[in-house]
Amino acid sequence: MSPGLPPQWRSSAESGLSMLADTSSVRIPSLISDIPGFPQAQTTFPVRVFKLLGVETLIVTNAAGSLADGLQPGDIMIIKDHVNFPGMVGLNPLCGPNDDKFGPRFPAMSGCYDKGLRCLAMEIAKEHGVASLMQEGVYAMVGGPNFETIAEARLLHRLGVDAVGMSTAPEVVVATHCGLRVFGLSLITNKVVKSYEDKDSVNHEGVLEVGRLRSQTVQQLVTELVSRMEINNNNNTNNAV
Ligand SMILES: O=P(O)(O)O[C@H]1O[C@H](CO)[C@@H](O)[C@H]1O
Ligand SMILES: Nc1nc2[nH]cnc2c(=O)[nH]1
Repeated sequence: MSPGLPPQWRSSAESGLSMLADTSSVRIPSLISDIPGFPQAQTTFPVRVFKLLGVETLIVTNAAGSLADGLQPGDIMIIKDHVNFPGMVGLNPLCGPNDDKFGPRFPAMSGCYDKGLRCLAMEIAKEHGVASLMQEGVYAMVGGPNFETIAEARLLHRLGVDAVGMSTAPEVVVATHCGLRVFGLSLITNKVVKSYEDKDSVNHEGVLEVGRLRSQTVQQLVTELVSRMEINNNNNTNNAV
């Protein structure tokens, strides 16, 4: 159950879930914290383990739908910033008691995607002749697991979102909280349908197909980035280890 769920909702939600669990053999997802499939505590736990192991930089990748006219399926968006929609309504992995060993109660998130690494990635893309596939943009995480309605797509577009997906932000929030440097890429797998006249529709198989198509390019970019990025560039504003 989400640590952010108000106590007055928690007991009824929990008793509802246990009633369901009694009468069904299917796995019952937590109503709130499974976004879209795993609890945020579970998806972000490795980030703190990385920190404790001395990791300095977190590289995240995802598949995302594009809202920006200039981003086509197969393009690769360097994440400049994110909008954490679940986080903004309290479904945030940092909810609950703060562990000061990792970072402060109220951590800043401005500049959470490292500028130096973004520039280096673009340089590498140029050298590899794939710069035309790449541009920077803003990623938004939504709860999913359904894809967007047209009204939702239009709303996100108006809000300045370039690409939308259902992951990544929680891990980046936890990494930034504990002072890890972050770099992120979104592989654009589809255009998000924004027009009622448009007969196209997104499906997960199509998302996977574009993933397979671009996997080698993304691997090359990340491999080169890892081999060239400066080490010891950690934002060690806390005393986690
Ligand atoms: O964010 P990742 O896991 O890359 O995948 C994205 O693509 C899947 C939908 O096709 C969703 O899981 C969405 O979040
Ligand atoms: N929410 C969302 N997630 C995605 N993951 C890949 N494509 C999409 C999309 O269009 N919308």
